[in-house]
Amino acid sequence: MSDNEATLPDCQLYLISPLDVTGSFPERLTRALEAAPVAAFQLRLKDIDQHEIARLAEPLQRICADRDVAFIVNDSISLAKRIGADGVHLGQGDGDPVEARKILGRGAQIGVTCHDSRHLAMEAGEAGADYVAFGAFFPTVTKAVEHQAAPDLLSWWQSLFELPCVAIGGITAENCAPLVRAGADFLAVSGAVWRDDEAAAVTGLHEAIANARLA
Ligand SMILES: Cc1ncc(COP(=O)(O)OP(=O)(O)O)c(N)n1
Ligand SMILES: Cc1ncsc1CCOP(=O)(O)O
Ligand SMILES: [Mg+2]
Repeated sequence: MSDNEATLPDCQLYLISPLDVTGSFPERLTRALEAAPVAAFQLRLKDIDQHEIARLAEPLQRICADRDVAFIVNDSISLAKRIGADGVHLGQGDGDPVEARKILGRGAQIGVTCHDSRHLAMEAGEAGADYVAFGAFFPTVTKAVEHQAAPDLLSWWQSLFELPCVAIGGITAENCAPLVRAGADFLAVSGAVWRDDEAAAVTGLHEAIANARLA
């Protein structure tokens, strides 16, 4: 193990779904999860009613459970509760982490979007979040973003707090090294995985993380 590797936290992959998970998506998810270790998968659908999301979630949740991958629902505490998800990801307008804890229980993974804000992250930590998410680190077409984060935010967080931090926004195998070296516990990735061959992308990200930790 190199000196860098010894001081850096483990850095794991957190996949975010595309907005369309119909058709062959379950097979694509299976390929992605079998290509290299993935810690978590977030179902991120927009403008679809809850019954339909619950229906779409079912096969994906099973694929994740069979592979010990945490299944996280985006935006909705009630949907996470309804389908028995492993957790929920809450943006600043999506609900209160304290309320989420009451409803989902102690074992649930609750994540909170903190943009580029140290204040929001400390507030999320105090509210009992299981991870804080910073971003966007790079340009992205997946979401219209108003906040840009820099790697020193991750190193600052890592130097002060035990709570895991997630980096998100335009992350690829080519650009992830500074985030890994700054101490991201998780890299949350969508476009770079689903825009082409998902298995090759997951393998590439996994290798890039390992190489960054060695450098
Ligand atoms: C891991 C992770 N981090 C940030 C986000 C963004 O959440 P939010 O700000 O609520 O935006 P939407 O994803 O809901 O458009 C996320 N989903 N996951
Ligand atoms: C949901 C979200 N929140 C901040 S950036 C982002 C998009 C992440 O997707 P990608 O990896 O395609 O940039
Ligand atoms: Mg949201």
